[in-house]
Amino acid sequence: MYVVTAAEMAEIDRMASRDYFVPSIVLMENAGLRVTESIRRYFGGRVAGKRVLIFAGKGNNGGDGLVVARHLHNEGAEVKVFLLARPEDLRGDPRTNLEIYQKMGGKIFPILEQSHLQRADISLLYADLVVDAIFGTGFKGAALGLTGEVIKLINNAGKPIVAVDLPSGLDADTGQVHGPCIKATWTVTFALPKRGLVLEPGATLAGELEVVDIGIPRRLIESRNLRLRLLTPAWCREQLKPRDPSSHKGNFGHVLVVGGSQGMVGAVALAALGALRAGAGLVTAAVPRSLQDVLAAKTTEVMTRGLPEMPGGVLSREALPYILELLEKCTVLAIGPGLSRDKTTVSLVLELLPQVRCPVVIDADALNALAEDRKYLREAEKEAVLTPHPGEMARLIETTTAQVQADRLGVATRAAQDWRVTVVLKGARTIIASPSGEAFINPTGNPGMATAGSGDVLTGVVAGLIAQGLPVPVAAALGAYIHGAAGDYAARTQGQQGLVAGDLLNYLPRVFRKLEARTEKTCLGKGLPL
Ligand SMILES: NC(=O)C1=CN([C@@H]2O[C@H](COP(=O)(O)OP(=O)(O)OC[C@H]3O[C@@H](n4cnc5c(N)ncnc54)[C@H](O)[C@@H]3O)[C@@H](O)[C@H]2O)[C@@H](O)CC1
Ligand SMILES: Nc1ncnc2c1ncn2[C@@H]1O[C@H](COP(=O)(O)OP(=O)(O)O)[C@@H](O)[C@H]1O
Ligand SMILES: [K+]
Repeated sequence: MYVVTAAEMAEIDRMASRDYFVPSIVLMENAGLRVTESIRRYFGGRVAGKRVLIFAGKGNNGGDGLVVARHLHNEGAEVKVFLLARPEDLRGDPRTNLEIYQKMGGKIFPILEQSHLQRADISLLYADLVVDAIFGTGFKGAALGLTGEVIKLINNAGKPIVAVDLPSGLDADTGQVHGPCIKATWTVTFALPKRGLVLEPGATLAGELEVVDIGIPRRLIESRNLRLRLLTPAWCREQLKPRDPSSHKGNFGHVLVVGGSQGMVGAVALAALGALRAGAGLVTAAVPRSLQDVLAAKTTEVMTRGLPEMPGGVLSREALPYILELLEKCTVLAIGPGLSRDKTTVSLVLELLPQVRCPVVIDADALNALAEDRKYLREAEKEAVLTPHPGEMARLIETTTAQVQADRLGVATRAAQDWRVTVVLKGARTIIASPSGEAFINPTGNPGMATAGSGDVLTGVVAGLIAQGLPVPVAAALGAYIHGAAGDYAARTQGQQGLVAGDLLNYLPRVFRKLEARTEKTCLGKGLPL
């Protein structure tokens, strides 16, 4: 499902009218009808007698709200429209809908000064539902003054809120807020999700996200060459091919995991088992020799190799020829989990990577090694996936974690194109950016996954999917979705607090089964319908 900026959406709206002759008031009517349908479902099919407050701004978002007011009023709901503008300030489609609504006897209450807030506050006490139609994609900056007061009043009323297109006060392009913002119970957004609805904190402020069709021609949307998509179960299902009955494990690839150091064996075990749980045919884990037995004891199905090490149990430069020899039999390399940032290991990584001929997943301390010398990133021809969390990303591009988090999409897409790699920028709403300029936003996952080792599992899952022949960017996106969905499944079953990385391994098979079950249900923002 494509995700758009406010400008892209406005251009699509404009072209719908200009090039496809769809009158804008028809789009507005469809938008208002879809919101009305959603509200009717919310009330179990009947709106008669329900007390609904509609807060309308002066633009087209407010226009949508007036369409909703008209239909609810017509169906016997008790509707009050609080208009944050003077009627004479409304123009065009919103003005038309205001006049129709008033002609039908609909009630309008202006909110133009502080004293008007009183009536709104009292009405909120008795309301069954609030409709937020103050701002949509035309919003800029921060809601100050009276508007900000109204948004806070609505949020503090403790009533269910449905946001029209976007929660008012949200930046449609970044998902950031710079002032008061509606915290919606659910959001009905038109045609395509806006970026701000699928990036935090916007994704949380939007509540449950419903994307509705308002009659924008599909051919118009497809002609726009949009580059950003929200991962959905439907897309994931398309990437997973059923297994040929005559398959053998060689068909599903061989992953080599290189990592580990004294005290950090578990990371390698999690990555190796993650690759197996993702369906790889064979997995070999290569660790400093003194750790090999421990690892073998922890991972029955994983083949293990001991490598030359330094005192203290970190890989030495002598490990290089052994790794290159192992790679001759492998489909994909995953390097980094538990490696340590020892300078010997750093130089091993920097010497090894340019010689790797197969796809490679670079995580954790291997990323930290690249932060010491970006030559490989800048120059080497490679098929690589980098899986940094925001801190590792900040080190790689020599900035701060806060700056990475302020523009996750921009940071990931620029890095992917500069380095010609796939970048998986982890965190809430992981971004997957490919060298081609395409990018995905992953809606699955939860804070329960902010626990040691969950990134190691992701490394393994991505490598396991590459081993089975998926294109590198597809394996990275699919892996992120499935990994997060396993986390969601685990959190639903046993809560977030007690979730540990090993739990993800147990839930991965159930996520694959759900996807294979082909139950056609697209669930936005909350991952798989588990
Ligand atoms: N054909 C179309 O263009 C359609 C547009 N639709 C609706 O139209 C919305 C976009 O409408 P508009 O572009 O008119 O703008 P909005 O209705 O989102 O915003 C209303 C007005 O608020 C003002 N404003 C912006 N930032 C402000 C701030 N910080 N403080 C105070 N005032 C501020 C602006 O002057 C803006 O015109 C969409 O979100 C959607 O709800 C839908 O009806 C679908 C059809
Ligand atoms: N708040 C969150 N919401 C969703 N996913 C999260 C959240 N916090 C962490 N995660 C996921 O958990 C994993 C954490 O990875 P990482 O930070 O590398 O952990 P580690 O390095 O301990 O393995 C990533 O896949 C990340 O997307
Ligand atoms: K709104």
